[in-house]
Amino acid sequence: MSATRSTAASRSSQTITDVRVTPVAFADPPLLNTVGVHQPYALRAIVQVHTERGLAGVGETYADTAHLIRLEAAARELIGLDAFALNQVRAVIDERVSQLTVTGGDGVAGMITTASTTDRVFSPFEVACLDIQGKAIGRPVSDLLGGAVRDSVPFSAYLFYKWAAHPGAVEDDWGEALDPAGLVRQARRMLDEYGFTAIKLKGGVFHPDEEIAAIKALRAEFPDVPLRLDPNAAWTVDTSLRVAAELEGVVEYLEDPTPGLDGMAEVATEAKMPLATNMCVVAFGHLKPAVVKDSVSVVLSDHHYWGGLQRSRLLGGICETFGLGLSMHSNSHLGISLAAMVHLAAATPNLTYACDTHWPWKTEDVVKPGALRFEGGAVPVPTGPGLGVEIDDDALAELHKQYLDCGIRDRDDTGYMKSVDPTFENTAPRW
Ligand SMILES: O=C([O-])[C@@H](O)[C@@H](O)[C@H](O)[C@@H](O)C(=O)[O-]
Ligand SMILES: [Mg+2]
Repeated sequence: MSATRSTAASRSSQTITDVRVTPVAFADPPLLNTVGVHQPYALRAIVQVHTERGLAGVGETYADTAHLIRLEAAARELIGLDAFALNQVRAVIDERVSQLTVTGGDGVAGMITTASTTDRVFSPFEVACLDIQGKAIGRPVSDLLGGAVRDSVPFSAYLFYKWAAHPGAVEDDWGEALDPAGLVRQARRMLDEYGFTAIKLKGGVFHPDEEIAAIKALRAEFPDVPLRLDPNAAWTVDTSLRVAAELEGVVEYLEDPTPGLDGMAEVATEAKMPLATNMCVVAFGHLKPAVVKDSVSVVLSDHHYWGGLQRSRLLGGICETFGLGLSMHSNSHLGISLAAMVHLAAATPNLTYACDTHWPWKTEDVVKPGALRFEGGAVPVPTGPGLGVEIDDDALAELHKQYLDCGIRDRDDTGYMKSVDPTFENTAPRW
């Protein structure tokens, strides 16, 4: 290890001198999904990497307890490495992570549980190092990924069934959405404010007939907007086939209707629309069986668990090779993640679907405003050096304090739902 580190130092490139991991909590509305409901705060970890030449790079990831332990352990190993030596950074993290016995901490409420731990831990450090590389050579991160093939990246309006307020709190300004009319209202506001040109509904919350009715109501209200429905594997194969028949010609894809590669393959044989996933293909090892079984035709990438931006481009190449479509997944996130998603999507030629984002649901951030904006449902790709976003130190300190004060240490949509409705059971498939 010491020999490797001195090699990096002797090239006098961007030697890492300090790495900070800061957990933050930001207000999140009561969004419903099949495993429960979002807690009043969503957790993220902000990674800041500094180099001896005075450059700083940022990354963002989940902040569940076990993940934080891994991030802290990885952070200590990076001192002395070169921010350009990403293969080495990943190898060091891989080795360190394999020594840890901590389990859990995937930050996705149990919905994506088998992604590679090394890839999840490496991701925010890779993004921060790419930010540094871009600043060092005066080029945007998209240029480090092969160059932007589009000037702006389209996103979809991400609709959720939701309560009017968290229990005991005042109604938030989105209000209640528990039926088709509520979702149409929500969609109308999102399209008006952001200009989105595609709509995704997070399903798996109510009986499938209610969600079919919601999609049909959206189709009637927005006849030309591509629609997607994602119940997070809440349905059996038979139910999925029934929904697929009802929504033939209505949705551009059906996302994770049922659990597992085999179940998805069964649905895929009869469903007329493409099946997409961010649940049964979440690591490189899942790609071969998915292709062999013909389980899905669209993979949702997500640099937070596919090992950063460069490995997500590798995923894009594999999808292209095997004729799979490529879309992009999201969890509750802040501006650093959005910037990373935009650079990645800009530099991924075959990412042809509008990406997911939870952006409209958040009211707080750690980055200075202005760098990222939506125009016609798309985010113009930052053209300055690095990611193009800057940390607001006061906001970071404030959201860190909120983390310390809020008491939430792990995302637990099911536990929170049970605290409101003790009869709630997180069963999959439910219908
Ligand atoms: O934020 C949520 O509740 C979503 O359900 C999220 O956790 C999922 O990971 C995701 O958006 C998905 O597409 O499955
Ligand atoms: Mg999904």
